[in-house]
Parts: sequence; C-alpha cells; structure tokens
Amino acid sequence: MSKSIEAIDLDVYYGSFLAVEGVNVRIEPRTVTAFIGPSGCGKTTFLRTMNRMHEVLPNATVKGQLLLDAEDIYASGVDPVRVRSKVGMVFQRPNPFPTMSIRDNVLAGFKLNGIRMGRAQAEEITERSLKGANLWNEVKDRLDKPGSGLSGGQQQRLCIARTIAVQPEVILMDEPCSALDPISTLAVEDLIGDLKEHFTIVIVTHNMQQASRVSDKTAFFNIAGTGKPGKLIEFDYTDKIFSNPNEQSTEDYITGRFG
Ligand SMILES: Nc1ncnc2c1ncn2[C@@H]1O[C@H](COP(=O)(O)OP(=O)(O)OP(=O)(O)O)[C@@H](O)[C@H]1O
Repeated sequence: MSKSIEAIDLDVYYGSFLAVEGVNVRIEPRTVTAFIGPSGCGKTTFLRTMNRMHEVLPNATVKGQLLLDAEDIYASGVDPVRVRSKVGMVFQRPNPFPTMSIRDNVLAGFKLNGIRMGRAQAEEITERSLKGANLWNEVKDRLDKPGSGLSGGQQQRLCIARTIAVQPEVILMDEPCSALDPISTLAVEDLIGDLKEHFTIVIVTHNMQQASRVSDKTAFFNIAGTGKPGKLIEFDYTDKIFSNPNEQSTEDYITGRFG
C-alpha cells in the first residue's frame, strides 16, 4: 500500500545551521515526484528527513511535522527503524553487499532485522522482488553468484530489488542514475515508471530531462546564498514546471541560467 507524504512547516538543521527552512508539501500516493535545484539547496537533506535518516548524524535535527498518511513520523514514541522499513532508500552509488550472493542481497533487509523464513518463502520473495526490479531474466540463472559481479545498472536494480523486497510504502531515490551509463539509466527510469503502480516515489535528480521523463510532479528548491537555508520555491505538475512555471527563479534554473 503506497502512502502520501506531507511536510508541514519543516525546518532541518545540522547543529545550529538551518539547512532547509519551512517546507510545506503534499506528495500523493502512487506518484513520482522529482526534487530539483542547484547544489546545496537541501534536496538530499530534505529527502533524508522523510525516513528519519537525517538524525543518524550527530546534532542533526528536524522541527515541524512529516506525515506518512496521517502519522507524524517525528511524533514521540515512533520507532525510526519501523519508519525506515516503510520508507526505503536507494542511493547514488549502487551499494550491494559485495560478498553476498544476488539472492542474499535481495533478502538482506530480512536478515539484518533477524527475520527468518523458509526456503520456499525466500525463493518467492527473491523472484517477486527481482521481477519487480526488471532484473529477474538477467540473473535468474546465477542467483548464488556475488552481487558485485553485475554491471553498475544491474547493481542499482539489485539495490532496488532489495528495497522493494521488504514491501515499503515509499521509495526515496537520491540521484539513483548519476553513476550509470545512458542505457542503464534508461532501464532504471523505465523501472521507476513501473514501480509507481505500487509505491510513492521521490527522486532527487540534477538531470532536467530525467525529471521531465519520470516524474508527475516536480519540486524546485533554491538557496539565496552560502550559509542561507534552502527553500522549496515551487511545487507543481512537471509539465507546468517545465513549460510555464510561476516563479522566475524556476524558469531561470530549468533553462540553465544558473545552477
Ligand atoms: N553532514 C552535514 N553537516 C553539515 N552540513 C551539511 C551536511 N550535509 C549537508 N550539509 C549542508 O546542508 C546544505 C544542503 O545540502 P544538501 O546536500 O542537502 O544539498 P543538495 O541540494 O542535495 O546538494 P547537491 O545537489 O550538491 O547534492 C548545504 O549547505 C550543505 O553544505
């Protein structure tokens, strides 16, 4: 079941430094949302608040609310580990566990959480997740081989299989194609289109073509200068952002005038 995400007056800090200020945004279930904006405007920082990864850093804090459907994930008593099992994350560089087999990589989320399962269930989850990541046909005959033996694009799809294996509701992707060649990038972009049938997806990207190809809505973040907080400037349908944005700074950014 994919879920909506809503930020209400969200401020994000590293110690006393306010990195992102006053974000209000509502992301609908089963949509793809792209975060765009110049370097340092807080895209990754905000993304990492959505599964409570931000607070893993010392003195990193958040003010405001972040609702997953109706539940504030920052309310007292909420277990961040449970949040992270519902809100999965795919990183810039494919990071399969190098010595683990392809199968064990897919099942790693269960093993790390001490969840045991029988062989039949393990096989079922492996096949379902690899099919869901458009990787099954390429690896079904070598499930016992190490994940590190795959190409970069295959490794990234293996990481996506590992993420969807635990059946999250939201998938966060931080520049998931920046380390991939154009063919692998297209494979991952196609996959994102398939995944949104089941998941709510948020993707940080520096690639304007990619944002316009894969996303339903786009959030443009900007920063007034070094040391100033990043802010969400405009959030709208991707077609609108790329054809007729409301804000001059959005237009300047997407037409390459800065950033
Ligand atoms: N671990 C950290 N400690 C302190 N400040 C940080 C840390 N990570 C990021 N920042 C600061 O927070 C601000 C936002 O950074 P962030 O990486 O979120 O921006 P971004 O928009 O994702 O940039 P990029 O497009 O370059 O990845 C920047 O001023 C950055 O220097």
